Amino acid sequence: MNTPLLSVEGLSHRFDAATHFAVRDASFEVHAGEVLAIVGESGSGKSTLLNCLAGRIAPTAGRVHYLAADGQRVDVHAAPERLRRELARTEWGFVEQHAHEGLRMGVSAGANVGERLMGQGERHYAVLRETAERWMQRVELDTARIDDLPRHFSGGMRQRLQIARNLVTRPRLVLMDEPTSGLDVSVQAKLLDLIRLLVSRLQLSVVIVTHDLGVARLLAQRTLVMQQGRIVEHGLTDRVLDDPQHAYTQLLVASALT
Ligand SMILES: Nc1ncnc2c1ncn2[C@@H]1O[C@H](COP(=O)(O)OP(=O)(O)OP(=O)(O)O)[C@@H](O)[C@H]1O
Repeated sequence: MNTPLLSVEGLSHRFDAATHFAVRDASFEVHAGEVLAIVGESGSGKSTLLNCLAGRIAPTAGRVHYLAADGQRVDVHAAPERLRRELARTEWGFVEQHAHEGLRMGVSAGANVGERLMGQGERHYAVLRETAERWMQRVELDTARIDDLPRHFSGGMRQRLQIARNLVTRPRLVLMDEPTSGLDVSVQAKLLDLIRLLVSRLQLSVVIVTHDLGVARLLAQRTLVMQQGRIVEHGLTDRVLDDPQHAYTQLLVASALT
């Protein structure tokens, strides 16, 4: 098989002063064009693991390697901060659970989308605006609102804008932390459809954290189940959800059914 886009080896993290590990000995790979879901109940370590993958949290132990577009295999946590920032600006996307954390609330919708392009060196105002409009259309936002501030948008609209801001630079790897939770059920369903469409059209590689098994079922080829910081089960999503082997996964599946 090809070299994985992301490989995680023996990753553990314990927060300062915490008595237990938030993530313990996680090892897995993500291949190009693949969607991997990380599921588990609240506090199982999903977000900590995702933040370690993004280089935002330095793990207590273990390594994360990323295969960059230029073929370089980057040790994410040993790499200089400058390189991590550059990757975050160009090759990676991060969709936050709360859109206001992933957007700049004080600048217009169009500027939010254009900013990442500017980070890649695009300076031409007409190109920035036209690209922002195209991406607003793509995520089904009304382009007439291009000059509005995101704080005047609904939760679902903000999340669409955050997705446009992330995808405009065509990242190779997108990390998503519960992108649909906290939204109304009907808004969630439409947003999930949009994410599914974009992931398949753009052939994105995605790691998505969710406590909702339905989200994993809809989007992910493979699913990894976490309990108390450990990966207790890992496999093809249909197999994990239809024929769970670990008692904790069986419990999660049974409670989702009720
Ligand atoms: N900044 C922090 N400082 C100390 N402990 C933390 C910190 N962030 C998370 N934790 C602890 O680490 C463990 C894992 O938390 P984490 O947020 O990764 O879980 P999660 O599965 O993403 O939960 P949720 O779905 O509620 O976000 C929990 O015990 C949590 O209390």
